[in-house]
Amino acid sequence: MKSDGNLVELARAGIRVNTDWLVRGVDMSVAPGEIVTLIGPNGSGKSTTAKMALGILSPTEGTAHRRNALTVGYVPQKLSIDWTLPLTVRRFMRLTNPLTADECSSSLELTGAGHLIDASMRHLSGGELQRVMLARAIARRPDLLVLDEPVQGLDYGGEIAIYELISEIRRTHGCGVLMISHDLHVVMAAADQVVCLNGHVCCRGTPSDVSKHQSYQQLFGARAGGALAVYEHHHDHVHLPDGKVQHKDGTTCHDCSGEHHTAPDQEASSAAGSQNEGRLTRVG
Ligand SMILES: Nc1ncnc2c1ncn2[C@@H]1O[C@H](COP(=O)(O)OP(=O)(O)OP(=O)(O)O)[C@@H](O)[C@H]1O
Repeated sequence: MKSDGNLVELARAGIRVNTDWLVRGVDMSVAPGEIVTLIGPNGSGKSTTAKMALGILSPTEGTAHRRNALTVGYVPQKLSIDWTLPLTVRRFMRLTNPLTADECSSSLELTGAGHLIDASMRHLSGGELQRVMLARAIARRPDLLVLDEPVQGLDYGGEIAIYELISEIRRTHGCGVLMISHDLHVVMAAADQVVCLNGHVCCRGTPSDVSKHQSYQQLFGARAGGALAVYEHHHDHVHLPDGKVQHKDGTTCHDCSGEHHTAPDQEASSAAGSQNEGRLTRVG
């Protein structure tokens, strides 16, 4: 099967258990530096598709091809941890990963969780846990990052912060990202491609294309309508080391979050800790 430089490629891939097809006929690929998002309702086959991409499940029909010597970072939907046991973030990072102290702390720093290194896993908030899990997945510099519901349990601001972080990791590491969600609000965050599943591929394309697609609108009904906002990532300003903000036009401000120089028709987000600006654009 051809790979065309893709990290992973599924072709007409499907999984059958006994007589039931869990998902069928999936064509999908992730290239280096690309973010592909799988969306669909509960039970539509998103995790099953991701597991075929990861090689955890072999397709019953069709093919799943991964690039030779591909390294993968995986954040599963559920952690199988005994939460009654005391476990620090530092130990969790190294449980199945032979990480150096540097690898451990630098990846936690990158996800904004450096200060949590000695915290107890069971006391982390939802957003902190997601940042620690992301740090663990990126610690070995994977070629492909697979994230199953990376924003589960987070509030709206927390979702945007995590999506922005994922965009930043893709930009700095150049890895491909396969992301799964059944959330519709900012799920298309920075995705290059969206694949909409419901036991098969209903529709696919750029976030804007998919949000206008008839199958997508039928699948998600009223939720797919005007309330949908596609999160777009822009690099409009830079936070200088002295705390000033330098805008795209070169002007600098003292006390500004970077939001007030955006076009008036754009709604600026306030994702915490970001070097860049994200904004929400209504579509459809
Ligand atoms: N090993 C299995 N044996 C039988 N059925 C399975 C198995 N694994 C998954 N399924 C079924 O396959 C379907 C797809 O499951 P999958 O976990 O891929 O869905 P999903 O889109 O990720 O759902 P969710 O959004 O709820 O996480 C579901 O109906 C599920 O019950």
